[in-house]
Amino acid sequence: MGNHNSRKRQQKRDELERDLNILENRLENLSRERIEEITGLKLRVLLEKLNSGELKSAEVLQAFQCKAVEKNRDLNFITAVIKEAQDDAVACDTASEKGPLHGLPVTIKDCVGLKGYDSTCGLVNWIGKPWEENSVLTKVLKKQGAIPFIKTNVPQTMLAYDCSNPIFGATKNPHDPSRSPGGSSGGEGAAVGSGASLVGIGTDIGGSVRVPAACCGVYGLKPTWFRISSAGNTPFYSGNKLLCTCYGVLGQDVDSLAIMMKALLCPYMFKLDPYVPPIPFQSEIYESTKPLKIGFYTEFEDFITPVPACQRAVLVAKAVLEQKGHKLIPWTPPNVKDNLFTYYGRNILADYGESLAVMLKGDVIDQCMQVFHSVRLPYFLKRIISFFIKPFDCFASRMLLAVKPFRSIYEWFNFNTKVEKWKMDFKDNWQNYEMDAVICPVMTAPALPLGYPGRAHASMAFCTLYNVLNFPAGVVPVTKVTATDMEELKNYKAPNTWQKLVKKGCEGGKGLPVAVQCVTLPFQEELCLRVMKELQEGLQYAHDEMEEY
Ligand SMILES: CCCCCCCC/C=C\CCCCCCCC(=O)NCC(=O)O
Repeated sequence: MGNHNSRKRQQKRDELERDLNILENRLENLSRERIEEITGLKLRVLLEKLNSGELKSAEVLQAFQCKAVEKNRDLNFITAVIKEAQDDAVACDTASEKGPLHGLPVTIKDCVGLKGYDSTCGLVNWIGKPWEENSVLTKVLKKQGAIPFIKTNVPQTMLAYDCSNPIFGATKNPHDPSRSPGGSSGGEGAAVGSGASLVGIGTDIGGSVRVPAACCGVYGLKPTWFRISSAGNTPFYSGNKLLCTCYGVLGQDVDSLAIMMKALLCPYMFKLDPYVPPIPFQSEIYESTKPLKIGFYTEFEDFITPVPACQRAVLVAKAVLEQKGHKLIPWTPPNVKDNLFTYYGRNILADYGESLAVMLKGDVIDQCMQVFHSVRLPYFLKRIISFFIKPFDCFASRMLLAVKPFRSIYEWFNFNTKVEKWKMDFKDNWQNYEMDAVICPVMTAPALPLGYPGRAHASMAFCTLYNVLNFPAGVVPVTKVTATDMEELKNYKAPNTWQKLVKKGCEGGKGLPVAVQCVTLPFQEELCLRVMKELQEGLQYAHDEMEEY
């Protein structure tokens, strides 16, 4: 089995190496200036130029391919070169009909179903099983004129916040290659964050769009479940109907996310997947100017506290939004400490990790899957370990018990009922404050060193909350870690193992991007994007100043 696995891995790596070399040899005649000129355009401007014919799709594609090949050498985010992109671009240049994404090169996460290509999700077991048909999302992207040109890397099984696997290795962060780009859409984060792509498709069941967006200093949107179709893609935990993965977008600005959402939410998608609510993009909400009431918080009190830079980012965002004329109020999300461990941990691994075990059977297990070993321990053993570690690390003791097996479907039904009640109580509390949106941290820390995120799950609790609740949430890069943040980090209290790890991981992090999360009620993606857009606009000056770091 071992030899067979390493042969398959090597073959897959050789195949990618060969495709990258072929691509590189074909791309010789575009000048450096031309590549930078094209790839440096804002997505909206690029689309205008493609639409007017000022730029040809074939040349635009070449520019992004060049940049991707070049950046990939250091960052390792490509899992497949999409060969037909070239023909698609040429076809685009002669097409009589032009879609809203006419000629736009896009990157897609490894799990997106693309005819003729594997979605290995970092599993050796899944090598050599090419998709027989394009997924709904791929079909819609193509129909709207987009040109998927590379597939991007993920952590093994995608149930992790790092981005490494035994087939393609580790993807690195474009701001500091010794750090993780975050996961699981880490390949997308690195591609968009390095300028190799203007926009890409990711997925998120526990932060997988938002964590990489924040780590890589780009924008990201995790919509409400099934606002974008997931049909025909890798059936990622699709058996769990209480916590679902969402297809979302990462991009270099908020406008790019809005353009993508508008293009995807079209009658063609609603026809191919009638289970998607047929709600087109509400431009009037995205463009509205009515002053809003926005809640904010910088931590989960007595539970999870971000490092100073991440708390400061929320306060920077608050000040910017106030300047824009909005009313900001402090708000405490209700009953998080009591419920999040169970309602997320027990929920995401409701099968006690059996799906993971099946996926990983006989496979080489990556270091980012460390948590997998502890979640599958017999529960009585977990209770004993939890009891003994409690005096030293109360948090770890509780976390160990978060994933608990269901003894019957009856018990699982009751659990679902409790989660549904919590969701409605949470929503009631939000509405009692008459809030339109909320801003809060994305994680407890900026990008951590490679290998760390697999041991710091609690760091992502600010994201996972909105997966359980199924609220849309976006990420806006707001600031960078300053010398003062680093000084204040010395006073950051780290009473447990994972916080100690996070504190250590922050060392040497001056200049890393720090983002905030913007959240709205379900199916209010347009309002979420509006808040994100205003934040981005208000921060423009601050971003210019940041160039100094
Ligand atoms: C305070 C809350 C912490 C609860 C911790 C529970 C125990 C953790 C057990 C398992 C880890 C699950 C990791 C989930 C990573 C999800 C990343 C993601 O969104 N992937 C899905 C996707 O790509 O669609």
